[in-house]
Amino acid sequence: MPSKTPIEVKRKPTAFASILKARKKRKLSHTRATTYSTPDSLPWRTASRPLESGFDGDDGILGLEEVEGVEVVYEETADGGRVARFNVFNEPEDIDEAGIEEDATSRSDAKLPTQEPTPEPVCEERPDIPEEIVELPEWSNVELHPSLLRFLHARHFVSPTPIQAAAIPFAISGRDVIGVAETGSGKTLAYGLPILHSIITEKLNARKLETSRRRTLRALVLAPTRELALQVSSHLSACTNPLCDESGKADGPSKVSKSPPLVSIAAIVGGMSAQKQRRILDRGLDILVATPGRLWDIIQEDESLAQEIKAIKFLVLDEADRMIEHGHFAELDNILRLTLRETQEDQIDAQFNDDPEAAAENEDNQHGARTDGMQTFVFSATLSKDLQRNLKKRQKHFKNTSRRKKQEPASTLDDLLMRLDFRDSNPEVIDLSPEGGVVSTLRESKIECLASDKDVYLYYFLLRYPGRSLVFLSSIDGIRRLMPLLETLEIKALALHSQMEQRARLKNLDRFKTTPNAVLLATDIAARGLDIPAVDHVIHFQIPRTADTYVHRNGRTARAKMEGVSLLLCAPEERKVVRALLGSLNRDESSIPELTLELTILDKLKARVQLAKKIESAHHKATKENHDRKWLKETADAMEIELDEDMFDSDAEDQRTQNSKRARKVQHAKIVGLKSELKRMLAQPLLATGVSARYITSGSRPIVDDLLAGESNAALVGLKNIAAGRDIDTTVARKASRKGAKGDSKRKEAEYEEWAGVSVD
Ligand SMILES: Nc1ncnc2c1ncn2[C@@H]1O[C@H](COP(=O)(O)OP(=O)(O)OP(=O)(O)O)[C@@H](O)[C@H]1O
Repeated sequence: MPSKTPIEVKRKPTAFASILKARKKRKLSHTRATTYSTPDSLPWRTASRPLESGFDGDDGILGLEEVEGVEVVYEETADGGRVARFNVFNEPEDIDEAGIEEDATSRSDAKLPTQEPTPEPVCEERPDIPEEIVELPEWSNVELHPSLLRFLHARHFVSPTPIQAAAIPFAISGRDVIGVAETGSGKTLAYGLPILHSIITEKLNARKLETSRRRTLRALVLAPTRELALQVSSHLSACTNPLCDESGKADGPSKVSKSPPLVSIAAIVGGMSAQKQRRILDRGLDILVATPGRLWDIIQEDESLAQEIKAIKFLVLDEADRMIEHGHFAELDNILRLTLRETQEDQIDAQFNDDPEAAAENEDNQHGARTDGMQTFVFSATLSKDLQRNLKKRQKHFKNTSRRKKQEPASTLDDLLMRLDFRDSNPEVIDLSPEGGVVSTLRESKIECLASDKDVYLYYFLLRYPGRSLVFLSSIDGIRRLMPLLETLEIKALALHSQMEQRARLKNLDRFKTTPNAVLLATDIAARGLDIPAVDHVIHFQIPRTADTYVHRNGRTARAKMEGVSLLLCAPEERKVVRALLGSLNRDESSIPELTLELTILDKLKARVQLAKKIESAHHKATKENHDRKWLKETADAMEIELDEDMFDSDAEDQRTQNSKRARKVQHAKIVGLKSELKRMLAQPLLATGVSARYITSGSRPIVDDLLAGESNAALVGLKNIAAGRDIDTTVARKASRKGAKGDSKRKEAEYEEWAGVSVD
């Protein structure tokens, strides 16, 4: 258990000070307090916080909690030690009587261990529920609660995106929806708005009847990665507080409502305190966004959560196709089993089991009708057509609950989704995915190069096209190699991969979002769903393993109709895979045009990269030797192993130490020399062909005009600062059919022989 004391708690100091003042005034005695022996048993409750995602400014904290009116008393123990006891003054009416203005956050819906939970606030008390109806004519076909319309208005979402326009009416009318639409097309709100609409409407209508004081879980959203789950949670939270932007920041001072949210949403993900997450769950939520692994861990120890999930009204699988990768399959399967229910439809099905024709007829009659309360939404940018067709015509045997429950665990995505307990006999399948998986505002490009040259081309691209660049690698080792290399070349890059601590992951993501021209080196944990504003470039440094990953990686740029560029660095040995993955998108290699390169500059960059690599390998060697030496010593000490005789011979030991010191000095001097050489090199301007180093007005490429107009590239003299998209010659790209691919691949085979590469041995 963490050694948490009230002093460490992030809370409003004024509230505590007020309570102390009130306590003094009323002379409350300690006998009116409840005593707790551990900090964890204190009545923690959610604090009004600027942020729920942990992306921004809160160091990755999932949610802030506070505790009020706590006095720490130290008691002497028999053995002369001290233990802390916590006295909690739990008589809010006393404080009210004392004339202290009640902090709205203190009227939390927290389930206090010693108190009956307090009722949820009614809407009249809430300043963030709009009274005026905003005008959003483009949304008029979609029935949404005014508070949600106000959010859309505040965010300037003047019209629904196509998937929202298509999916929301079905979802609001109670249908199950399978939504497939391009990356960055607003799928989160396509399922989020109907859920929020339903919860808000239900709460406001039923508030007088509401007797239960603890929130009941209404919706469960499952997402494949922690970052995505946190993002979805903060995106949905922002909808219920239109005065906040998505990062949770207020749009002006003191505009954030201090009252508890009408809809309480939280993310439960791995890598963060499970204890804290359990506390959040204990208090009760309306919407739970979770990754399957952590959620299943908690469910196993928490039967009441399992029961709550059995009774949810909405189940969402966001990026379902990714969730089965990375070993989450079993957990997902287990969680989904909790949502299987004996429905009226099942009962009717069971009656028709012996008569398939009658069963089919019954199904037709039930078109679109739900027979119990849960709606299921499955959304992704990539769900195969086959799967969509199968989902629509699920086989009969999947629909019988008793048999489903006995089934072996699912083994494929199709299998898993086929088991989903759509209550709707005919879920609405909406497929708006673009042909070939390419978003209209995305410009794809490629560079065919030797694997050993990829560093140089990446370096070239980053210098040539400043902007926010997300570089995808398939391996963490690749990131670990590339990070210091880029740093040596004075390009500051950030990393994101699964072996990093969650806090560091969120921090880097946040820095990437807020720093102009930032470079993020990421594995495919960043490929899905992440909505990072204004990513200009996606670079596939290592090729994606599947077509879906290619589509989702590309989807981190060109979102919400913004422009974006993707670059595929393809080595000869990777072409087969690229061909196959494009083939599965019904495209061929020639559909991705080549990026036009400034070859003269490339040669100069090659020299820099080589030198940086030398420095890195010298560094690596020195660090490794150091590490090995330390390790040997520490291990021997720890294991109480007696090392070789001459290890104890002090003369020999001295000699060895002298030698290795000398070797280290030599190595260090070498590194210093190489570094200063690189520094000189980096200081030299990189001139494009035709640029005169002496006279900016002469040469075959005078650069004065560009300089005056502020249009020249800062790193590459003589080149304009243009968007990468302008160097992609789309006229040579053909969206060729598979037929055309054959002739084209022959041509490419011939070209293959000519690839000289740029590497220098
Ligand atoms: N109606 C709208 N008008 C304008 N922007 C919108 C609208 N709805 C959502 N957005 C914005 O579009 C961006 C992309 O939305 P979202 O992350 O939901 O996309 P997605 O389809 O889920 O993408 P992916 O497939 O990559 O997960 C977000 O920044 C979101 O705020």
